[in-house]
Amino acid sequence: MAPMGIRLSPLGVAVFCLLGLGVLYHLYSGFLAGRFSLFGLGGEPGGGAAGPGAAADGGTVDLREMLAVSVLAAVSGGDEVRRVRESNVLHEKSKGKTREGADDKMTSGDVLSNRKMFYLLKTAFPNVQINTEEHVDAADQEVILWDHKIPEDILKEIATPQEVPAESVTVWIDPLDATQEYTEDLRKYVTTMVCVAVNGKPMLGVIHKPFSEYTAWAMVDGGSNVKARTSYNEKTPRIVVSRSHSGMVKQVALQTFGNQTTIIPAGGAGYKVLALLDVPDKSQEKADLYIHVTYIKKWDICAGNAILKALGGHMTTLSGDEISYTGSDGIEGGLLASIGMNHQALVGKLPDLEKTGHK
Ligand SMILES: Nc1ncnc2c1ncn2[C@@H]1O[C@H](COP(=O)(O)O)[C@@H](OP(=O)(O)O)[C@H]1O
Ligand SMILES: [Mg+2]
Repeated sequence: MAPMGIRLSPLGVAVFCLLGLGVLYHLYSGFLAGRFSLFGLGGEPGGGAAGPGAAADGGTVDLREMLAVSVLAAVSGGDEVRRVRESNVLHEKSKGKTREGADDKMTSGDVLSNRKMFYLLKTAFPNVQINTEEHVDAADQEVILWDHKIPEDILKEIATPQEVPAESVTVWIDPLDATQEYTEDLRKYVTTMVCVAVNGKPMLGVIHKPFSEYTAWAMVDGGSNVKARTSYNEKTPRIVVSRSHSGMVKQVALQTFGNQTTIIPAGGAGYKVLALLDVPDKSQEKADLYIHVTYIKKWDICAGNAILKALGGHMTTLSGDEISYTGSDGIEGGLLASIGMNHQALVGKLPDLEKTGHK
């Protein structure tokens, strides 16, 4: 018997409890669905090494299909980059400072390209880890479907599917390389890039130039649509270096290769890798080596590393160490990129930056 003479019927209590549970379920199911859909799109949205990674039971992915989608993503991102530049409304901002005190810039071109590239890849390959340079706004999701067509030039070079476990894959997206130069309207330096690493090793890379609509791609042990030049000057190389994050690179280059060496300052890590290759684009300068001495991020260099490796070249730290494209998003040891040369001999010539204070 309840107080004040009110009798509680067991049936009434059961109905009341069921109703309460129903209300709770309704409230929480929406919340949980939201959380799970976010996980499906690569976990925590946002720049940097985003998300909890691929599910352990994510099955396999075909690298040839990943290459097709990567090319599509780089071209679609590039369309955004071009559209924003041509509108002249860049909404330029600083994300902060680099370690050396330069502005780390971002524009609408970076953000819109990032969104296109991320969602194209994430929708096609929901189980792989994707790291993008810019923040992805989860409230502004976009489902961009891939039509499952592999372009003829890829099919011609890579005859069979190349399956790997989804959990072994890390994708790196640079939605706009050479943002500094983009803001200065130096269009030739600008690229969009996608890289796919397997167990940390760069396997396929795409570098796209949106303003000349040129795209280079390559897959290690697969094929490519670009090749090395026939010869390189190893003795007095033309060296392409950063124009806006140079550090002491000129001193290092001249000290190593002598005063006869030509230094070519240029924007963008993608542009500088293309400078080492046989690229038909008229706006592209040519160089024999690419050296960088300051800190740099993996989305800036992974695609170039994969392409050079696929063509028999090398990209390592200045001490000759291979770069692993998992985990942290930056590398400390500088960069040396070469093709058609004895890379280890070049490493041997370079000074130890820690000792000489050239870092
Ligand atoms: N010291 C540094 N710290 C952070 N990012 C750097 C850097 N040096 C180069 N980068 C980034 O690497 C890319 C190529 O640099 P550079 O043109 O100077 O050679 C640029 O990428 P984004 O334009 O994608 O930001 C640039 O911001
Ligand atoms: Mg960028």
